[in-house]
Amino acid sequence: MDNYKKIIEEIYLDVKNVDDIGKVANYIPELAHIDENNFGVHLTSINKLSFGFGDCNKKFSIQSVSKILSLTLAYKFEGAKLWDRVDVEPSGNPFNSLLQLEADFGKPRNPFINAGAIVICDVLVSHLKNPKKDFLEFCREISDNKNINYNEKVAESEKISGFRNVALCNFIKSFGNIKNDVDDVLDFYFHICSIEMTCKELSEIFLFLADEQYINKKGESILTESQAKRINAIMLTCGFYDESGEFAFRVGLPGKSGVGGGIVAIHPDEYCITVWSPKLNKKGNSYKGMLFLEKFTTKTVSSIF
Ligand SMILES: NC(=O)CC[C@H](N)C(=O)O
Repeated sequence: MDNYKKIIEEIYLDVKNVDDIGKVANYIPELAHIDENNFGVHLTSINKLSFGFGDCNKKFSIQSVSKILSLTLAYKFEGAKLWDRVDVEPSGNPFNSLLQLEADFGKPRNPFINAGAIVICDVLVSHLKNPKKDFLEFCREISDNKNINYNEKVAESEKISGFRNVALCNFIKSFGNIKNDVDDVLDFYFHICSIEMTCKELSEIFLFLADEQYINKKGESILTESQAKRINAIMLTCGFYDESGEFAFRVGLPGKSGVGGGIVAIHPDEYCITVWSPKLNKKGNSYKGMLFLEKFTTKTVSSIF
């Protein structure tokens, strides 16, 4: 990995100049205010490499990338019982689709589409005394970083415009797969999506998925080896909604995107790499982020395949 820094810098400069045909998400009004030219990358490796380029130290809205964190905590609480509430199959549909839920009797296809993430939030609301506070505490603890926070403006903006998520949550509740009050579950979901982090912070917090020996400051492991394997598997097959196949095909790593323009990708046993560029392609994934990671795994020959 000695040459990674040079390769990443070259690709960064190359992709920076590419004409970006994507568009910043504006269905959550607060997200539209971002400077669309932001572009940052950061890599953190198990063998202690840590470097980034561009806007890698600017906070941004991690949106659906947070779904890995909520899944991790729910999986810790529930173990394999969790899969009775949410499946592990790619949906092949947009992230906010309602289409399959009726045929599937309210059991979402996977924890990374909105429907699945809302069920995961319901599981956490059942387990946590003070969900918003306790979840933030969990994130701060696993990354040893007190500087992780919600962006209340973004959470509020999504609350007043999140009609589809409100519909999803109510629809799932009609099948009995939401146990708590719909407003409480959605308030928690909108807050989780509003978490802000930098590329550097993101590449640090997810190192536990690359390193099976990973333990936090308190000496506790975050997930068992088998649980980490499974979360990586769901990231590979479902992390990019109806573009998950394309991401595996072009990049070849487990990963997860968010409509804030962030992407996290894991190479098990090696590194976590993150990229942020707010303009999204038609499927809601960062246009330059995908391009950067494709060039990165190609040049370094470091996909998992
Ligand atoms: N893909 C995403 O990042 C979607 C998250 C966003 N908060 C939503 O619920 O629509």
